[in-house]
Amino acid sequence: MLSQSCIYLCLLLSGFFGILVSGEFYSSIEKMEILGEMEETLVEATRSYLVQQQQQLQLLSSFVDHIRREHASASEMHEQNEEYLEQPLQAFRLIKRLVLDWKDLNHLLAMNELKANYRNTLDEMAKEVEVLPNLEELQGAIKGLVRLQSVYNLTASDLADGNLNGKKTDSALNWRDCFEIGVQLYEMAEYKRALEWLVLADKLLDEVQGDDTLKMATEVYEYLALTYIELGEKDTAQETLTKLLTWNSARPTQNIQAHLDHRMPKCPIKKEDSEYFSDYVRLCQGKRLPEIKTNQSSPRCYLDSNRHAYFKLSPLKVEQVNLDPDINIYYGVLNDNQIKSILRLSDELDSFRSTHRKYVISDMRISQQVWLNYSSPIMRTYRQLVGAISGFNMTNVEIMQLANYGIGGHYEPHIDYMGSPLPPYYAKRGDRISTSMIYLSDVQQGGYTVFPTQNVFVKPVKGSMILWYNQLRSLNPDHRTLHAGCAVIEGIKRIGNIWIHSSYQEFRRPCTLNSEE
Ligand SMILES: O=C(O)CCC(=O)C(=O)O
Ligand SMILES: [Fe+2]
Repeated sequence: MLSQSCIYLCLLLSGFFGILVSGEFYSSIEKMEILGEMEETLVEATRSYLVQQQQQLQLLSSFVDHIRREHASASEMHEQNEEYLEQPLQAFRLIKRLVLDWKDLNHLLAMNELKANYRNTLDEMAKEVEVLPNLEELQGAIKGLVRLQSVYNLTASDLADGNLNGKKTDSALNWRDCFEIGVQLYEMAEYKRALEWLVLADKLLDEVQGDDTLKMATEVYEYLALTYIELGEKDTAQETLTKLLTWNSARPTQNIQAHLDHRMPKCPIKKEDSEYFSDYVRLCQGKRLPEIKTNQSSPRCYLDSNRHAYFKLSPLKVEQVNLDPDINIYYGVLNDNQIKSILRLSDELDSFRSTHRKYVISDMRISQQVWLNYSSPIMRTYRQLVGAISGFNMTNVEIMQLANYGIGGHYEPHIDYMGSPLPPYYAKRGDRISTSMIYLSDVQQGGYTVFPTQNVFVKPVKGSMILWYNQLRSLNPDHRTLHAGCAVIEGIKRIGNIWIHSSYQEFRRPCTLNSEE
């Protein structure tokens, strides 16, 4: 039941949330921008088609008026004088009308041509975008909205009013948008959320004036009733149905019956129940967890010019955000021009949806990514810098993974090490001993990196790099490094990961006599 306004909503979300384009749109702001441009072309082509059609109709109407007038006066004359058409001038005029004037009609009927041109424009546009957004895309975008709701405690009306995290933005959703969101959430078996959006749609519909409001309300109430049924709220479902029947005695029951006949039990995924969820969302909101003793009483910041000769003249700005496990932020590692060069290189590559563990695409990680090798001067410079900062041998580092998160994009709590058994690729190079992650953009709102078991949240600052060890000195995995990238509320978050492996590091980070360390 993908209605036209449903497609419209998908495009509308582009304003909310980025040439040969293919693949997923909602996980990438850049691709959403292309959809936005596509919509503009669509509007422009349709508007110009409409204007041309109107002009043609106007011409046709004045043409027919003119002929009608001539014909009427000829008929009148003919009634008065039977020999009228025998007069050569009048005969000439009638023949002229039929031979020449009516010929103009062919020209005026170029409307079909206009239609064909319009269709061509649409076809061309569809060709540019290999795959147009589909229902899955729409549901992906809606899941992004719901994620923002659960991570940042936002109500449906906060989102609909553009009231994101206490900051007002100009996007506002109308009743139909809210209704379509509710319908899709219902289809995804997210009944509680569906209810919230449908109730809001009903409320917004109250403010709408017009003849069709009853028809619209019927649509909303149908879904409201179905949602109450799924939620087991039988009495409210009954009340809603009774109200529906007072408006229209035939339609609702038929529709609802059809739905119920084809109803398959669906199980919504309950992320909220996961062990870390509440700590994770709290940290994402920039709030510390009260109950955990942090390993860093007050953050220590210092300038380090001794770590490497690189930093003699321009000391490294260090912030220790956590001790044991060490989590450090290094500020100003790359400047804006260097970042621009890296992003230019990444723009030349086709991005693809990020995966999680064993190349699985899942809602756990919603971003687009590319991999950048070290064949360019800027990437070699950055690799050297990571080596100088971390003190690690860079022989076996992975190429850089550049990810970009659009609105609602995130990476749920996970660990970066592989653990045993190591996949073949890691056999010689060892596991990921350390993660270095550089922020390649600021983020207007949201998008923090958080460590739920360590009570740590880090706000992305363009050019700063965060570094931690995924393994203990014994090379056993360090479970405390569970971390996440919180959903982006506003803006684009770009990061660059370089994972350093454990081979060649025995003198760089020697083990102690205790395997627990
Ligand atoms: O985006 C973030 O803040 C974290 C990203 C991350 O953990 C990863 O890419 O492995
Ligand atoms: Fe990670």
